[in-house]
Formats: sequence, structure tokens, C-alpha cells
Amino acid sequence: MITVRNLHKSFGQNEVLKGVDCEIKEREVVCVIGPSGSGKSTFLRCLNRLEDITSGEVIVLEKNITDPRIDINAVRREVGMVFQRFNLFPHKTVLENITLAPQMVRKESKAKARETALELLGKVGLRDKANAYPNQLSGGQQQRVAIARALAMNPKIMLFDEPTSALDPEMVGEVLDVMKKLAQEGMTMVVVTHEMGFAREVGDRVLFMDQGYIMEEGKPADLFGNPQNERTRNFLSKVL
Ligand SMILES: Nc1ncnc2c1ncn2[C@@H]1O[C@H](COP(=O)(O)OP(=O)(O)OP(=O)(O)O)[C@@H](O)[C@H]1O
Repeated sequence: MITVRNLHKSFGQNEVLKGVDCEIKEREVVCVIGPSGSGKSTFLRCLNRLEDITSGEVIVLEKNITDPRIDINAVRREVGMVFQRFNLFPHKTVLENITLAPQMVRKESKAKARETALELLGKVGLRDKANAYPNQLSGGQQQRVAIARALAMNPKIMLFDEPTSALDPEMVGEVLDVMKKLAQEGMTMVVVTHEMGFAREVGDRVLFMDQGYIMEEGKPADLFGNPQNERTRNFLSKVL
């Protein structure tokens, strides 16, 4: 689904990604962990070109998105993204938030968009909140709406950028449960997360990033249980 070859990304003089390679297969759940500032979010944002790529190749669903001639919006329609901050439209209801893009971008009828939205709201456990406004919802509920909104575009890949970092601790579980369900249904997912329990339980593979490199990757049981790299060991000893 995604191939990354020798990806470099700089902000001015600051080289944040220093040559990242990876491959993400269909139905795989890949969790990206690592210390703050190691480049995890930047890496994720390069996967749908929310950041300009300095050099290297990123191929998403067989399209080389580093090629400036490709239609990046067509690729982004296939790749849902959920951010740390949910960014729902405050003056629109939950239902309107979810149905807007399918109607505008996918040219779905209002009735069809509404039917899908209600189905997705059921899936994230918020069927009864269709007519609520974002400020009437808790942070965890808003993030679940944001997930439903991304899913309404029927994406082939979902990118999650620290989706629970801005939430009060008691709301983390409900969002992770929705993500877990999605993973079990076979969605291809790349998840930047500080939730080691989620990475361990739900991830098929974990990438440990540090200082702009993928320092180590492996199955969760191996990476958490028997890390090979000194930096991975060091990081895990602090966060576990
Ligand atoms: N838009 C930007 N302009 C300039 N520098 C940036 C920008 N975005 C990120 N950086 C820098 O890139 C580096 C990596 O940031 P990034 O957000 O990718 O790290 P991260 O591993 O996701 O960290 P965290 O876990 O704290 O979110 C940091 O030094 C950051 O200051």
C-alpha cells in the first residue's frame, strides 16, 4: 500500500528525516513510536504530502506522490487522516461534519451521505449524537466523530497522528477501542502513538524512530520483549 525509499525531510537547516525506508502492506497495522521530536509526525505527514518531501520516494497506492505532476488530492481521497486535535467544524452538527466531504468531494447524494454517516456513527458508538454540535461533546466523543468523518470517504488507508494525546486519560480507551475495531476489520493503518499498550496489542509491526531514522522495527512481541538496539532499550525503559 505504501513504499517509502530513502525519505529525507528538512525544515530549513534542520534535517528531521534522514533516510527513512519502509513498506506497509494491505491490512497491516503499523505503529510508530519514539521520543518526542524524533520525526514521527513528520514521517506520517509525508505519507500524504502534507509536508513537502525534500528527497526520496513515497509511493502510495501505486502513485509516486513525490512526483509533482500527480493529482495529490486524488491520493488523499484514499487516505484518511486523524489528527491529535480533531478540527471538527464548530458550527456544523456531527452529521453535517461527516456528510460534508462525501457530498462535496465524492458527489454523493445527501441521502446516501447521511445513511453512511449514521452507520459510521453507530460504529463509533455515537448514533445518538448525530444532531449535536462539537462543543456539546467530550474530547473522546469528538475524536470518535473525527474518525467517522475520515471513514466516510471510504479510505483504503488510515493515518493516525497521536489521536489520543490531547485527551483526558479517561477518554483514551474509548478512542483506542474504535481504532482496535477498525484494525480487526482489516483496515490498513499507520498510527503514531505514545500508547505502548495499543502498539503492543494491536500493531502487526512497530517502528521505533529516533533522530530521524527508523532505528529498529519488528513484531510488537520482539520489539517490546527483546529490543536489539540500545536506543530502543533506553526509550522503552523510560516509557514502560
Ligand atoms: N512545520 C515545521 N517547521 C519547522 N520545524 C518543524 C515543523 N514540524 C516539525 N518540525 C521539527 O521537526 C522535528 C520533528 O518533529 P515531529 O513533530 O515530526 O516529531 P515527533 O517525533 O512527532 O514528536 P512528538 O512526539 O513530540 O510529536 C522537531 O524538531 C520539530 O521542531
